[in-house]
Order: sequence, then structure tokens, then C-alpha cells
Amino acid sequence: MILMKDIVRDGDPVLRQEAAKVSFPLSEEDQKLADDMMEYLKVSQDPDLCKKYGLRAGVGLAAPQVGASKMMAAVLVPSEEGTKSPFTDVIINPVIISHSVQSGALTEGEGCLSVDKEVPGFVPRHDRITLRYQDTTGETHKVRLKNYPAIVCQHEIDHLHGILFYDHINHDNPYEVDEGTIMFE
Ligand SMILES: CNC(=O)c1cccc(C)c1Nc1nc(N2CCN(c3ccccc3Cl)CC2)nc(N2CSC[C@H]2C(=O)NC)n1
Repeated sequence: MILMKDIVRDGDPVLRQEAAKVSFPLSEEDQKLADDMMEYLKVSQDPDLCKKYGLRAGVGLAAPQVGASKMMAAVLVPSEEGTKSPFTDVIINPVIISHSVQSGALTEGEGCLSVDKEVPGFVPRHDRITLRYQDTTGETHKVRLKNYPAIVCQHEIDHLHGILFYDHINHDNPYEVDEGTIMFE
């Protein structure tokens, strides 16, 4: 089971590397990594288990964050009560094949399990993306995402290219975003 002690923190070079493409069929090790990352997100989103294991809650976790420089990330965007999750999958060798001109950003800024300090500011991203990726069976998917699930996937795909969320914050004016940027909770 992945615990906070297994999460690599900012400053470790693995977070600034270009991760390696994953080949199929998945090795046992890669299958376990995928399962463990998704399990982390599930446990971290359960208030009791989160507390029991001392985890920080997350909706995304990329392999470099647990020291594996591989093109793989788990995403579990929780659903509103009773509705289907807007996006849940382990995305392998993901590529953003198209995106909106319009930007989107979280009004509260972004957090990252590998960055212990709060870095205030808006993180401008594409509001809508078309994402192509393989799932753990090797099947290729092409999905269109918008708003929160799109933000989360961009945050995780950045990790696979050695980019951290605060690289996108305008340090002269952290709360400046292009006009027309969609801001959301
Ligand atoms: C500095 N301000 C802030 O962090 C911030 C502050 C307020 C609001 C938001 C919305 C913020 N922003 C932000 N909040 C999150 N969570 C909200 C709480 N949630 C969660 C918590 C408990 C149970 C279940 C769940 Cl679901 C877990 C996820 N997650 C991310 N990110 C950035 S994209 C990857 C994703 C990630 O998983 N980070 C670890 N950003």
C-alpha cells in the first residue's frame, strides 16, 4: 500500500525527468504500480481511512511521484452523490491530441502531494482537452474532458514530463489569468 512516506517530494530529480513510455502487456510490477496508485486515491478520499493512514487526499497520482519514472498516472475524480465519476482510470502513455483555446483554472489554486508547501496563485490550463491514452489492458481510449477532470489530467500528465503545477503560475502576478479564462471550484 502506498503511504505518504512513499511519496517523492519536490527537490527529488525524478520529479523533473521525462518519464519512460510503458510497454504492453504490462509487467507484473507495472500492473501492481497501477493498482497501488489507484488504491491510494480511493483510500485518501475516504475520511476514515485517510485519517487512519495519515494520507493527503488526492484525485490524481503520477508514477514519478512514487519514484517510478514511467508514463503512467491514476486519476479518480469523485462523483457528486449518486452520479457516475466524471473520470476514473489509470492513464498510460497519455497524449493531449487537441485542446480548447479557452483556458480554465481552479479558483483555489492547485495542491500536489509532492509539494508540501502551499504555492498560492492560479494555474492556467486548457479548459477542455481531447486525451488519448492506453488503459492497463493496453486498449487505447480517446476521451474529451472539460473543467475539473481536464485540470486533473493535465496536472498528472505534466508530472510525466517533469513539470510541476507552480511552473505555470505567473510569479509577477499569481492571480493574473488571460481574460476569458474559466475559473471554477
Ligand atoms: C492550494 N489550494 C488547494 O490545493 C485547494 C484548496 C481548496 C480547494 C481546491 C480544489 C484546491 N485545489 C486542489 N484540491 C485538490 N483536492 C481537493 C480535495 N480533495 C478531497 C479531499 C478530501 C476528500 C476527498 C477529496 Cl477528492 C482532493 C483533491 N486537488 C488539487 N489537485 C490539483 S490537480 C491534482 C489535484 C490533487 O489531487 N492534488 C493533490 N487541487
